[in-house]
Order: sequence, then structure tokens, then C-alpha cells
Amino acid sequence: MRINPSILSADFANLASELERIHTADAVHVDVMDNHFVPNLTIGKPVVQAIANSTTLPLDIHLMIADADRWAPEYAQLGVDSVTFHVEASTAPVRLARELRAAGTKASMALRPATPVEPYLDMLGELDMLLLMTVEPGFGGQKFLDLVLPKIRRARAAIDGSGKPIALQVDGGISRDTILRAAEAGADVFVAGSAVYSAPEPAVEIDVLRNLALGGH
Ligand SMILES: O=C(CO)[C@@H](O)[C@H](O)COP(=O)(O)O
Repeated sequence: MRINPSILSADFANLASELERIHTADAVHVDVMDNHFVPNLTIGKPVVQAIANSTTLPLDIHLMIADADRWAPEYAQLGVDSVTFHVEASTAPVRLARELRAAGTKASMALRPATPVEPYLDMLGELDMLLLMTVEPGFGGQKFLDLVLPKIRRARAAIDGSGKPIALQVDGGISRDTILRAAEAGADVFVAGSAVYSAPEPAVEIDVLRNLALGGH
């Protein structure tokens, strides 16, 4: 059960201290948005590099950008732990996943809530992590979409059937109220933004969320 706080909900003017506030996290989830794939604009490579230089936590990079085939390998060069691209933004996801692994990072692929997982089950072995979005990507603070739960269950069954150690991440609306449902469905990596950063002590909230998730297993 891993908790990766999203710095989208952090104070961007004080990123170094905001990273210290989540020292109990398993990794830092970094949302890169380009105002094309999603209707929001966040940060790019220079700021990702600065974050990498400011923390000892692994970086979990979530690219919500168009033309993932072109850009994702460049993020892999930054020495981050994992790079997640959206399948809806890639024309050659198998080749891209292989390129990411060849660059020394974990390869991860994300699906929007309405994107079915079945067409991609045969390529699970190319991935280190599958991200199932539990909100429409673009903004923090949205409501968890329960309609994704059956897809999480189907993905869990396929991962278990593959016999491969593929992480199953969920992102969006994860809180004390929703994390158990996602865990019971089979998720094992949880991205939480507003729930962590709105807490008085984010590091403690991370531990609370992790313990709640453990109740689902
Ligand atoms: O990628 C996204 C949103 O597109 C997420 O990472 C959010 O940043 C999570 O925030 P909360 O829903 O937990 O507030």
C-alpha cells in the first residue's frame, strides 16, 4: 500500500518546504499538464528537475500531455523513478513503454475514466505500473468516480493472472472516505492531493490513508 501525494495541491511558491511536509510518502506524484491534453497548465522539465534536486523521495511523474511518444522519453532522462503517459496521447504505447524502460525508468500507462482497459491487457507485461484515473484528469479536488471501481477489479484480476509485479495506481478524489473502496477493488498505489495537503499535518495524513488502505487487503 503506497501513498504518493500529488504536489498539484501544494503551495507552488514553496515547493521545497512542501516536499518536506510529505516526508512519510512513498513517492512524490508530479502532475505535468500542457493545456492541450487537459485544460490546465502546470510545470515542465525544469521544475521537475528542481523537484528532483530538492527531495530524496522517488518521483512519480504523471504526464497529462499530448504527443507522449515525443515527450515522455525526455522526462525519463531526468532520473525519475517512474514516468506515466496517457494511452490516449500515444500512438505507439508498446514502443514508448520499452523506450522508458531502456532509459532506466519504470514504465507506466494511464487511462482516463471512460477508456476501457481490455484492449491493453495483452501489453501489461510491458508496464511496471497501470494508472486508472478516478477523476477526469486536469484538476485536483474533484469527486472520486465510483464508476471506475469495476475497471479496477478487472485490472487487478488481469495483473494477478499475469504473474508480474505490476503496480495498480488510482488517482483522483482519494481521501479517508474513498481509499478503502479503491483498495478493496484492488488498487495498491494511491495518489492523494487535496486530502493530504489540506490536512494540518500532511505526513500524519499519509500514514492514516496508508492504514485505511491496508484495511482493504
Ligand atoms: O492528476 C490529477 C488530476 O488530474 C491528480 O493527481 C490530482 O492532483 C489529485 O488531486 P485530488 O483529487 O487528490 O485532490
